[in-house]
Amino acid sequence: MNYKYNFFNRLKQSLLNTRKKLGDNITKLVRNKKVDVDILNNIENKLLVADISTQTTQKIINNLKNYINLHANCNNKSFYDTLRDEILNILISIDKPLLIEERKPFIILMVGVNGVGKTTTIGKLAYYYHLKNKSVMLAAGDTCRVAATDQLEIMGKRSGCVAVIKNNTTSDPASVIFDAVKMAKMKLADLLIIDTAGRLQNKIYAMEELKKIIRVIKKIDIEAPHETMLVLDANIGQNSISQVRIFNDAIKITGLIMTKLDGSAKGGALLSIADHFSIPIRYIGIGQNIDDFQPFEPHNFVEAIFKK
Ligand SMILES: Nc1nc2c(ncn2[C@@H]2O[C@H](COP(=O)(O)OP(=O)(O)OP(=O)(O)O)[C@@H](O)[C@H]2O)c(=O)[nH]1
Repeated sequence: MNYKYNFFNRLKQSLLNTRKKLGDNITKLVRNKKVDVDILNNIENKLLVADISTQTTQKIINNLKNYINLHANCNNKSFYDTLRDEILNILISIDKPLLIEERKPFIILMVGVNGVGKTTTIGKLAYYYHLKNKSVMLAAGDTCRVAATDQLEIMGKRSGCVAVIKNNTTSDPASVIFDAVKMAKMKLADLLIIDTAGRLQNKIYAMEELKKIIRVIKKIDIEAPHETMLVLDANIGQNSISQVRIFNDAIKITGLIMTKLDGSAKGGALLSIADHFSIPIRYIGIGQNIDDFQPFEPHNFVEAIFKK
């Protein structure tokens, strides 16, 4: 079996709706229309309709305008390649894979609002590193939702984790997390992934709680968390920009995961996030199964959406 081929084909299949809304519309337009200033208005509309922010759309259009000015009579193919490269370059700027070997235990604090797929993603992430022979521990830091700990335990079992640290006698997440960090250090785990509650509706309180959690982690390891990872749901499209801003302003996000790209037609929002923030997009979620998860790879992403 050709692993690389399968990997890409799964990605392509998952991005089908984004491809239809963003890639195919633009490809059709650029292949069939004369390259002139007029085509730029059409491209601009297609980008905006595909949930790409005004700022990012404007940046792409301005660069294409410069290209047309410098290359009068350019053909459709070279113009299309330029457009594709513009998009690719935005994504390459945030292409920084996560290296967990740098610390032991490497501590990832997972944050995000309710329902984005945080717990499922923790399971996927744990399984991904389990397959790489890493010992992974989880911390049940979402003490708000009664079922959250149970859900995390199920995920822990499914993903081959060595332990899920919980404490049913306290509702203080910082206390559970403090114990988990101590335990992960003692057991020499390679990776500790910490779940947290996501209640953006109670924004100030939620952010203060996350700040407290970080302070408590730092009592044990001043450099931790080594990654503060925000999970985003592709279905909310451009609204994820405000989620990134709120979390990043409060606790400085160091990595992003976009889930539910399968089925969503709003995968183009990832481009806006890459353009607005220079925060690496580490992984993407492309389904409900534990292995529906891939490191984010700009070349594959663009190739899955835009025909060559
Ligand atoms: N299609 C699809 N569904 C996903 C993906 N990731 C998560 N889900 C689904 O999204 C739903 C919510 O996932 P959870 O992991 O419970 O979300 P959560 O963010 O932990 O929710 P809270 O614990 O309430 O904060 C579940 O039905 C998951 O199966 C994905 O990449 N694709």
